[in-house]
Amino acid sequence: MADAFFSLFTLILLIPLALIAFLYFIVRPRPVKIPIKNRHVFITGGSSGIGLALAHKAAAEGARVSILARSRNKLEEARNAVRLATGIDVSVFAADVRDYDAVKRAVDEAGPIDVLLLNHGVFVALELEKQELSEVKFTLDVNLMGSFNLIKAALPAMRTRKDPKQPVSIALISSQAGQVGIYGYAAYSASKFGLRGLAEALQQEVIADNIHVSLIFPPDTDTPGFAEENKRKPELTKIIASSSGAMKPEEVAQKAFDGIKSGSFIIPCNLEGVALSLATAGLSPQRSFLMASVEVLAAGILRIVGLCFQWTWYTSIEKWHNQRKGSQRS
Ligand SMILES: NC(=O)C1=CN([C@@H]2O[C@H](COP(=O)(O)OP(=O)(O)OC[C@H]3O[C@@H](n4cnc5c(N)ncnc54)[C@H](OP(=O)(O)O)[C@@H]3O)[C@@H](O)[C@H]2O)C=CC1
Ligand SMILES: CCCCCCCCCCCCCCCC(=O)[C@@H](N)CO
Repeated sequence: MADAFFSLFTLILLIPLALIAFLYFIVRPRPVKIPIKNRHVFITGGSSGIGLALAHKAAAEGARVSILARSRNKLEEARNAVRLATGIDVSVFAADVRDYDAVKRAVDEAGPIDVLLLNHGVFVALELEKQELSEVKFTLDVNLMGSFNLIKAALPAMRTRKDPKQPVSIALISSQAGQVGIYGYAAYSASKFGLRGLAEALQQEVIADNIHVSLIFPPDTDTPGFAEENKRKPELTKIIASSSGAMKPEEVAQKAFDGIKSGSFIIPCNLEGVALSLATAGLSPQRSFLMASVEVLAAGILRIVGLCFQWTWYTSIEKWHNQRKGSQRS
């Protein structure tokens, strides 16, 4: 009897240990550390919100910083704000990410990039039936095609950089709406899910050149863009998105740089984001054997948690429709 208990106990202990050991040997790509200090960090959408917070953080950490956005005024304001806070001058580039030639000129002028931070993005929360196709196309053009434009423009010089031993990074700001489709975000979610396909494929193509790809998944974040979005956001989008807490742009920037520096492929920003990333681990690369172990051990339970979230979301949707029908009758 005691023997049986003993062997059961060792089995329960041995199986996870064997799993962890196994994952330690197989996780690819291998862990990497990417320094920021004295390196060139190029941030798109760096004149506002999360991008501006990233610029502040990068400057404070001793990087050389370039920011790109459309409005020259906002860029100048951002430059002044960063100078005031850190004493460091960022270079500014006025270009629309949809215009490849303009992007290419900016990137060439800025010089070889060590950390390419693709943060630019547009978002309008609206039911697809109420949204014009031109707005759908605009969302995909800016968020997805804009990212392709930047990567195509910057990658050649990143590949042929002076010191190939120094790892470099391409980091993309997605959204938690790029991990799960959310009511009102048909176009936006499509654009952000698209970034994940791009990132997974690209990582395989550039790993041999010591280039490392990261995807950051923020929840609702208190930015000028978010304030604008809230003016006409569907009630249900607000309800469903509130399943995850809201963050300050500075907190998102901190999480983003922590993740980029440790070479993480998937970078969640809050606790709900960690759960969401575990639940949607899929076939993304995972460099950390510990995180890989958690992903494997938590998979079943997190599928249940995910289904519970879907249950509450569909219940809210049903209630909302019933209320509307009720108010229409009276
Ligand atoms: N705020 C939030 O709740 C969340 C945001 N995100 C993502 O984070 C990123 C930043 O969002 P946030 O800080 O809120 O946005 P903001 O609207 O506050 O800032 C957007 C930035 O992108 C620039 N930009 C927009 N369109 C273009 C374009 N066509 N070409 C070049 N630059 C452009 C803007 O400058 P200009 O207009 O002058 O071009 C601005 O610098 C986005 O990718 C967004 O999807 C993800 C999750 C949550
Ligand atoms: C299995 C565990 C699940 C854990 C909880 C899941 C919570 C999901 C909430 C999704 C929120 C989406 C916010 C989008 C923010 C955004 O991008 C816009 N503000 C536009 O910028």
